[in-house]
Amino acid sequence: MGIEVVVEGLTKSFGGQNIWQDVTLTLPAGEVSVMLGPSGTGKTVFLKSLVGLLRPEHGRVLVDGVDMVGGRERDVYEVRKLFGLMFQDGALFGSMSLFDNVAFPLREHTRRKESEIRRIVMERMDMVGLVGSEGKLPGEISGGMRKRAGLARALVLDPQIVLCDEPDSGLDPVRTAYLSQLLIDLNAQIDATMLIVTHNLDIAATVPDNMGMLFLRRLVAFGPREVLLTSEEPVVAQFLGGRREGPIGMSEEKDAAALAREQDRASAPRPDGPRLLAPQLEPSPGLPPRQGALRRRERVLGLLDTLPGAAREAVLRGRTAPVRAPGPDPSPAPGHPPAADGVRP
Ligand SMILES: Nc1ncnc2c1ncn2[C@@H]1O[C@H](COP(=O)(O)OP(=O)(O)OP(=O)(O)O)[C@@H](O)[C@H]1O
Repeated sequence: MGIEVVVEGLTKSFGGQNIWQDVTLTLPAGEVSVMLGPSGTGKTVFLKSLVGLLRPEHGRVLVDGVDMVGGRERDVYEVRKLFGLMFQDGALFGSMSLFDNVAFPLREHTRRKESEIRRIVMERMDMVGLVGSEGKLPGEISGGMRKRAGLARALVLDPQIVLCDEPDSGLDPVRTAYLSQLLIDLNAQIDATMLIVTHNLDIAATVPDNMGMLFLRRLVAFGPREVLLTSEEPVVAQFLGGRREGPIGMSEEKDAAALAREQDRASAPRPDGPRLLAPQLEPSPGLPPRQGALRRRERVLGLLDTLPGAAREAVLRGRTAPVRAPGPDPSPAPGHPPAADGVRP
């Protein structure tokens, strides 16, 4: 089972530039979380801080009893092996075959025999649907295949925590829909704690158990998906609605005059009406139920009294109207509609 990641009061700056401050959240064990935020708000910096590749100046990141910020280098190095990292471009070595790319962490960090390495690599290639392409070079395959190869490589060391940085960047909507399903399927199979950084609203609406958002140097929100998806917080609602109206401007924050002009127009009816929750994806047929989703159900029911009214209703309703924002159907499994809450009965 994945392990939880506890972030407490994290603050990171580069020189005089503060990226974010006092970020506190917990990634629950084995659950899938998404971090949203406009470009440049420090999402990648956050991922790198979790794994100890960047060291924030304040706060702690506790993983398996080790503080990835202030812990001893040796301990941080050991705990880093619990992580699987998938970077935006797949970060593959261009001169190596997909097989060698995926095998790389095993050859680098373990003393396994080649026969064993082959078995593990082919298993992971199978999980991401790349069997048959293992001899190809990264330059010979599509962007979507490179992403999946990057994901296979992130999985070879049996990670308990998987961090994915914009796994959808550069993918068309159909490939993104397949990727969403793949992320849920992987979670069902390996029960790892997952954090996905994305701008993609379909992924945000259908994949995670929990969502967070960074904006203007702070964590605006983090919690169960129902909380953010029903949030009236202007920044969250604007971002999830994909609208120009709201506090987020082209270069991060709108000036006061622009906001005031918008508020004058605010009496006009909103084009998108009330927001309803899209159903969360469930694992493809034949896969086990997600243990993280089962644990989450208990956890969120325990939190019910602390949730805002709309989120509480959404949790209790469980099955909300299957209304989605315009876009492709994210479920690639024909004839197999997803459960509303991602949890099998
Ligand atoms: N090593 C570094 N040294 C100095 N500044 C950095 C470094 N890494 C990131 N930054 C700065 O931190 C800020 C946040 O960058 P980051 O890549 O985390 O944003 P992001 O939210 O992931 O953006 P996007 O959604 O566009 O990928 C940027 O202003 C960037 O220039």
